[in-house]
Amino acid sequence: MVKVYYDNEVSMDILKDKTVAVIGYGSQGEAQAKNMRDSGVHVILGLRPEGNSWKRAKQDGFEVYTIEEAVQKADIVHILIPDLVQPKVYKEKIEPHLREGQALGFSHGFNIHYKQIVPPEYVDVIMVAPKSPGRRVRETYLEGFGVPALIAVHQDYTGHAKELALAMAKAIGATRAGVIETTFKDETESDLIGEQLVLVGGLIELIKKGFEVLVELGYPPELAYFEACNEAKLIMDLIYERGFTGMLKAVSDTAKYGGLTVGPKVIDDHVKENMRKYAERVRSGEFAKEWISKADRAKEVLEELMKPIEEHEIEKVGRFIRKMSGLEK
Ligand SMILES: NC(=O)c1ccc[n+]([C@@H]2O[C@H](COP(=O)([O-])OP(=O)(O)OC[C@H]3O[C@@H](n4cnc5c(N)ncnc54)[C@H](O)[C@@H]3O)[C@@H](O)[C@H]2O)c1
Ligand SMILES: CC(C)(O)[C@@H](O)C(=O)O
Ligand SMILES: [Mg+2]
Ligand SMILES: [Mg+2]
Repeated sequence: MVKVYYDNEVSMDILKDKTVAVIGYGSQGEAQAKNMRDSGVHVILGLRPEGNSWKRAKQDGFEVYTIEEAVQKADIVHILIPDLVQPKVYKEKIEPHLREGQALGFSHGFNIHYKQIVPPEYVDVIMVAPKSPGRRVRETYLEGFGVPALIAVHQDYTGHAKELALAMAKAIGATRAGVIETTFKDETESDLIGEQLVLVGGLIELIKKGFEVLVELGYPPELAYFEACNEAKLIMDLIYERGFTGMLKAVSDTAKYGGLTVGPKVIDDHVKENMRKYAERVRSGEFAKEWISKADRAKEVLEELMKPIEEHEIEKVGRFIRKMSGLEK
C-alpha cells in the first residue's frame, strides 16, 4: 500500500511568513486560494486587470495584483490557469520575474511533464493536485474535511520542496482526507487517462447512449433521464460510500442479477480495447501533442465540441427534471 499523509503528521510551519501567489481565480484557483487563506496562509492573487476574475477576487477580499507583481511579491507561485494558457503566461509574465529559492506550484503536471514549461534550476517545482473538481475542494473544506490530493516534486532546489508541497496540501484541507506522493509523470498520465476513459468522456457517453436507447424504444424522455442519468448519481453515491459490494447489497436481487450478467456484455472487451488504445495515446504523448496544437483556438474548438452536447435532448430533459427536483429555478 502507498504511504498516505494525514493532518497530524504534516506541519504548515514552512508557510509561516511566506506569501503564496495564486495565479488564476477559476475552478481550482478560487477554491485553493480561499482554503489556504482560511488556514492562515498569506495568499495574494495574480490576475489579468481586464479579466472578470479580478473583480470577483477583490469582492472576495483578496489582495489582487497583476501576474508580474504577484510573482515579485511571492515566495510560492501557484499556477492555476488553464493548462493550454500556462506556457505563454509563464514565458511572458512569470519567468522574467522569478528569483532564486522561490517555488512554482501546479495542480496538474501537464506542462512540466510534456516540457511546455521548463523552469530554471534555481526554483523548487512542486505539485499539489486535488483529486476533485474545484467546487468540492471548497465545499468539503467548509464542511470541516477535504478532498484527497496528490503531491509531487519535480525539482528540489531548496531541499524543502516536499515539506512545502505537504504544507500546501494541508492548507487546502487535503491532509484531512489523505495525501499521496507521486511523480509528475504518473499524475499527468493517470489524470488524463482517467478523465478521458471514465470520468468525463466515458461517463457522458455511457449515460447519453443509455438515454438514447431508452428514448429510441419509445419510453418518455423523463423516464429515460431517471434511469440513465439521475439515478446514476444515487448509485455512484452508494459506490463512493460503500464500494461495489455495498452498492450491490442495496439494490434489488433482480438488479444484481441483471446488472452483473448484462453489464460485462455491454461494456465488453471491445470497450476495454478502446480504453487501452486511448490510454496509450496519452502515454506516448500523442494526445498532448494534439491538444497543444489547438492552443491558439482552444476556446472555439471546445465550443464546437460542446455544442452538440448542449443541444442534446438529454440536456433539455435534465433542466426540466432539475427544476422538478428543486435544483434549478
Ligand atoms: N477544474 C478542476 O476541477 C481541476 C481539478 C484538478 C486539477 N486541475 C488543474 O488545475 C489547473 C487550473 O484548472 P482550472 O480548471 O481550475 O482552470 P479554469 O479554467 O477554471 O481557470 C480559469 C481562470 O484562469 C485565469 N485565466 C484564464 N485565461 C487566462 C490568461 N490568458 N491569462 C491569465 N489568466 C487567465 C482566470 O483567472 C480564470 O478565472 C489546471 O492545471 C488543471 O488541469 C483542475
Ligand atoms: C476534475 C478532473 C476531471 O479530475 C480534473 O482532472 C480536471 O482536469 O478538471
Ligand atoms: Mg485533469
Ligand atoms: Mg483529475
